[in-house]
Parts: sequence; C-alpha cells; structure tokens
Amino acid sequence: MDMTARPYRSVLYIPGSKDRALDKARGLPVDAIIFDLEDAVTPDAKVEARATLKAALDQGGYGSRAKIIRINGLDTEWGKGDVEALRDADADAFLLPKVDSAADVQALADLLGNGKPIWAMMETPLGIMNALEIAAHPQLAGFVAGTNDLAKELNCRFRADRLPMQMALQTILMAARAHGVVAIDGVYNQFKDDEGLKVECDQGRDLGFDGKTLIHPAQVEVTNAAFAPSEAEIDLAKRQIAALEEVEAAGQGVAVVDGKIVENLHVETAKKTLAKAAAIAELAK
Ligand SMILES: CC(C)(COP(=O)(O)OP(=O)(O)OC[C@H]1O[C@@H](n2cnc3c(N)ncnc32)[C@H](O)[C@@H]1OP(=O)(O)O)[C@@H](O)C(=O)NCCC(=O)NCCSC(=O)C[C@H](O)C(=O)O
Ligand SMILES: [Mg+2]
Repeated sequence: MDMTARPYRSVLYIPGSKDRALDKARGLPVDAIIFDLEDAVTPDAKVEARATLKAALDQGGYGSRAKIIRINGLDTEWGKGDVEALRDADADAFLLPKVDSAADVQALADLLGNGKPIWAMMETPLGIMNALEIAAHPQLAGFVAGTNDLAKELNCRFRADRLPMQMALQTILMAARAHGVVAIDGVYNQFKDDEGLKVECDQGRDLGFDGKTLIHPAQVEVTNAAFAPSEAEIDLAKRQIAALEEVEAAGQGVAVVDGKIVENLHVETAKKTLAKAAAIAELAK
C-alpha cells in the first residue's frame, strides 16, 4: 500500500492486549489503526499482548484501514521482543515511541531487517529539535505527535489553544512536509467532549496535519468530518480549476474567483483537495 497517498483523517489507538477492542475496530470507519503495545498496555500484560495482537492480525478483517504497530521503545525490556514477535505480522508500518534521533529509527530498521515503513512518535524535546534528520531517514514514512509526553517533558499546561505546543507541532509539520512524510496530530484526552475535540481537530487541520490520533471510537465521526474536504472546499476547488482553464485558453495566467486571485499554485492545491475527496470516497466503498 502507498502510505502517503491514502487518507489519514482518523488514526485510532487500540490496546494490543484487548480482544474486545481489537474486534470492535474491524467495524469502525477509521482510516488507520495503531495497534498499541506501549502506553495502553500495562507492564504485566505486555508479553501476552504480542500473541493477542498477532492472532488478531492473522485473523484479519481490518479491510482498507492502514495497520500500524506501536512497539515499546528499544531501550525498554520489551522493545526487541515486540519486533521479534511481530516483524512478519500483517501490518503496514511500525511506530517507534519517543524517537530522539535518526539513529533511533536506524536501530529499528536494523532490527526489522525487512524494509517495512517506520513511523516515529514525536514527543521528546530532542526528537522535536532533530525532526528534520528523523524525517529524512529513508525508511521514515510518518510522524505522530505525542502531545501527552510532550506536555510532561515541557512541564507545560494543557490549554484549549495549545499555545505551549505550537512550536513543537509546527516543527513536526515543517520537517514532515520537507521530506514528504505523513503528519498526524496528537490525541484529545477528554474523549466524551465532542465540542472540545472539534476545536482541536480544526486547529490541527488549519495547521496542516493529515489527521488526528484518537483514543476512543466516540471520537471518529467528528475527526473524519474535520479532516475531510468540506462541500464548500470541493465546490471552490472545482470552480478554481475551471476558472484558470478558461483564462489560460485566452492566453492569461491569473483568474479571479470569489474576489481572490487564482494561479497555478492554487490549482495544484485544488487538485489535491479533489484527489483527497476521491480517496475518501473510495475508502467508504
Ligand atoms: C479510554 C478507555 C480506557 C475507555 O474504555 P471503556 O471504558 O471500555 O470505554 P467504553 O465502555 O466507552 O467502550 C465502548 C466500546 O468501545 C470499545 N473501545 C473502547 N476504546 C476503544 C479503542 N481505543 N479502540 C477500539 N475499541 C474501543 C470498547 O471495547 C467497547 O466495546 P464493546 O464492549 O464491544 O461495546 C479506552 O477507550 C482505551 O483504552 N482507549 C485507548 C487508550 C490508549 O490507547 N492509550 C494510549 C494511546 S494515547 C498515547 O499514548 C499518545 C501519545 O503517546 C502521547 O504521549 O500523547
Ligand atoms: Mg507518548
């Protein structure tokens, strides 16, 4: 699967130890799943979770959802065993927590030995400061913002506007875009607060994130809507493309739509909007 051309609006964490949640996810309209062996699994359940997760992946039923396995850090007692147990599992990528540098990504690449795409949790101060070299690693395909760990490391407060996080979030995005990797926003912890979730989704979308990580099925609908092109955006994209075609036929390079200029670069964005809408429609089939 091409991991960069597909939608990643909703990316749900599922504890790899929980049979019921692993089963529930087969019917949820999420774009991607992170099968978690790290923070969602207690230390006493970590070894057993590998077999539980392997059995769920062997059984399949996750359809077109991207399947990403989050292992424990390679500096923990479980990381290496997670890779050994799951390197051949039916998954699209491996997600490494608390990545500090490109060397951490290389250590996982060496251990995997199969060229599988690697995603990085961006959630440590060193990781943020080294975002560009991490994104440049040839096996690196995606970034996930770990805003809980970041808040812990920064000793910052949780605010609705996420002001203390902005430098980190934007650095993650800059590095991701510089190297063409996917960028997914962090989780919203109050999983019963749809209004707050919507505000945070809209901020993440405004910043440029491809989607948001989620902790509960109740968060899927709001998130899918927030990260999909709206009807108004699709309509505008179509009109921009048509308007530029029209002026180009008359030998000009600038059109005006709704009082704003439209040039080739705007049409590139418009075409991406339509392609994303089409990809989302394809996933829903
Ligand atoms: C938060 C939860 C502990 C709540 O669980 P629970 O009380 O069981 O919720 P519900 O009773 O409302 O569940 C209803 C049904 O939905 C299923 N369910 C719940 N959560 C999930 C899920 N994540 N994926 C799939 N299915 C789920 C339940 O099984 C119920 O099903 P059924 O009985 O058949 O109706 C729980 O949601 C949870 O554990 N969430 C995941 C927490 C998690 O993954 N944490 C780690 C990731 S966050 C993080 O680490 C981010 C990053 O690293 C950072 O630093 O920020
Ligand atoms: Mg974390």
